[in-house]
Amino acid sequence: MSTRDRTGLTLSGVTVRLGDGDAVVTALDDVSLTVAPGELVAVVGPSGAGKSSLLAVAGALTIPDEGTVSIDGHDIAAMSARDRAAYRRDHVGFVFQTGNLLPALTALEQLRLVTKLSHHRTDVRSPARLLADVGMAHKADRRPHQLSGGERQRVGIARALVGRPSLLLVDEPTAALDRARSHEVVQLLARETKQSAVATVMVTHDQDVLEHCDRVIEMIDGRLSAG
Ligand SMILES: Nc1ncnc2c1ncn2[C@@H]1O[C@H](COP(=O)(O)OP(=O)(O)OP(=O)(O)O)[C@@H](O)[C@H]1O
Repeated sequence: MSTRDRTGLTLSGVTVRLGDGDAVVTALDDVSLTVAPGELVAVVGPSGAGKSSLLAVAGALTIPDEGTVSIDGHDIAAMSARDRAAYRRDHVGFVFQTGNLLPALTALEQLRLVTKLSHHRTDVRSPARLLADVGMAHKADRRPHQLSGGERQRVGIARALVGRPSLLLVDEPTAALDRARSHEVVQLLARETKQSAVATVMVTHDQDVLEHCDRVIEMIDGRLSAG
């Protein structure tokens, strides 16, 4: 899909219940949210408010009990489990707290692995060029243990963008970083969000980095409010 045809992420009246029997918890309670292509939205809120559940449902890892989730107009609940997994692989990028890189692979190999897994596609980004875009070309041959926390995050962000995702979901990207590195990593996310026309949702506890985001929303008890 051309980036011009993207419409981003839409959650409409989404409710997610977890657990069973007497222990059912309403993790998301009638949540509606739109994130446009090129927009970086931060999600803040206390522990247990439903932030991880929001990422899981937005990224088609779970389907809602009520309401709809669509990515570029595709309703994820209407897909078979197999199609949903393929859709996730091709259209959603994930960035985790500490990069989640594979220890045995160099920075460049982490990105090349994605191109191998996406061999059915001709439109993926060049790993070497993308690594240069995130300022890591000079460390392409390093393995994760030879990189700093900030550098690992840069590689993790680049890896998430190889497949030109429509949606980028980011979980506490600065949890392991000092203040200066945190700003750099979120600035990079903001820049790539714009340049790649990706709809980005970032869960964070880090008040310092909110200035780089287009919008901040707060979750409390499974509900959203403007932060
Ligand atoms: N598998 C599960 N079964 C039952 N309840 C669950 C399950 N996973 C999470 N919950 C509950 O759902 C609610 C939302 O949890 P969630 O992990 O989405 O919150 P969070 O905002 O991401 O928290 P944190 O900031 O601590 O990561 C919480 O009350 C939590 O205890």
